[in-house]
Amino acid sequence: MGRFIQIVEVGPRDGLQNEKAVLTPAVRADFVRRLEAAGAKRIEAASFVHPKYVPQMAGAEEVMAALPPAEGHSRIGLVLNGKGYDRALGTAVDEVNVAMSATDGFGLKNQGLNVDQQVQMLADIMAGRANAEGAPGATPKLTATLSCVWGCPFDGEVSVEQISDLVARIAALGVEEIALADTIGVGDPWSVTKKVEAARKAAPDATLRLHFHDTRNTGLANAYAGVEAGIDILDASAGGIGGCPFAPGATGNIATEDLVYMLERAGFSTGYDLDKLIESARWIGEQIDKPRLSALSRAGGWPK
Ligand SMILES: CC(C)(COP(=O)([O-])OP(=O)([O-])OC[C@H]1O[C@@H](n2cnc3c(N)ncnc32)[C@H](O)[C@@H]1OP(=O)([O-])[O-])[C@@H](O)C(=O)NCCC(=O)NCCSC(=O)C[C@@](C)(O)CC(=O)[O-]
Repeated sequence: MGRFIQIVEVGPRDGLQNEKAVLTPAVRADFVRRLEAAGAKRIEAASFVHPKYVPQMAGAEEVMAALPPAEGHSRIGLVLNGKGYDRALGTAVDEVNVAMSATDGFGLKNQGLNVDQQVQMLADIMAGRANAEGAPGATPKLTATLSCVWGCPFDGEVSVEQISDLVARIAALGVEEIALADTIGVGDPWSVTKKVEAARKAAPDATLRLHFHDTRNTGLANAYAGVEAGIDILDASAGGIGGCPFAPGATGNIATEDLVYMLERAGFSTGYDLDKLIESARWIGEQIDKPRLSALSRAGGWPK
């Protein structure tokens, strides 16, 4: 078996948060179960944000209640502030993912916090976890995702130094896994290599994960560069759906099925069943009235 690349499925969260169609918690939980049947082991299942800002993610607690804990499966809740973190802890989430921004511009638009305020928010969460350590269920795994690593829709270019500095600050708070996100899909494979190397130097003990939006058709090439740079964990979204309502012009994530196809064809292993995954991607496309979104949903897998 080739090198294992873990794919964190973000379709039920990033995928659906920017869609016109607002799906019920029951349908979103069904999507999670279908993806798990296709091989997904880590899934961003819910987002504990304010339903006034993102109605597509309303009822995060109901999504989680419809997903009883399952051995070998990790359901992730996205949080953007302390209140979201507390809400997530009230459910059966296996992990929380704290969203942060590399820039003040996006941070303020997305969560009402500039970079320093976000670091303080994360520090408060980490301090609360340290106090709760040992209490059952009080400290699910915590990761952080840093948005706008390759550019910001409000502040423009983001330098390698900005990323090194922030990654070091996040890691110093004790976060063990940090995702670097290309929120608006402006990265290129060479800058992926540079920023991954810089982040690794800044936080040598942290695990790095990558999250690419495919707005300018560089998503899979960026994923390739990440894997070549030694990254073993990538986010992706079934059907390539996704985008952030607070990042103008951002489109979907790289499609999980396109990524699985590319990796498995090259000899890596991902743990997914490609046919079932394509089926799930086509299914979610029908739910949001956008059938056959990704290249693989249109072409099918390996010709039979
Ligand atoms: C972050 C907040 C909630 C701050 O929202 P806020 O309005 O600044 O919060 P506040 O602290 O001023 O509180 C105002 C009211 O909201 C309530 N409140 C406060 N927090 C919560 C909460 N968590 N859930 C439910 N209610 C909440 C709070 O209790 C209060 O209620 P009141 O006292 O007036 O009745 C808001 O700005 C928000 O919901 N933003 C949504 C942003 C979002 O979902 N963005 C997309 C996800 S991030 C992303 O897509 C990027 C990523 C991760 O994919 C990676 C990438 O590609 O870059």
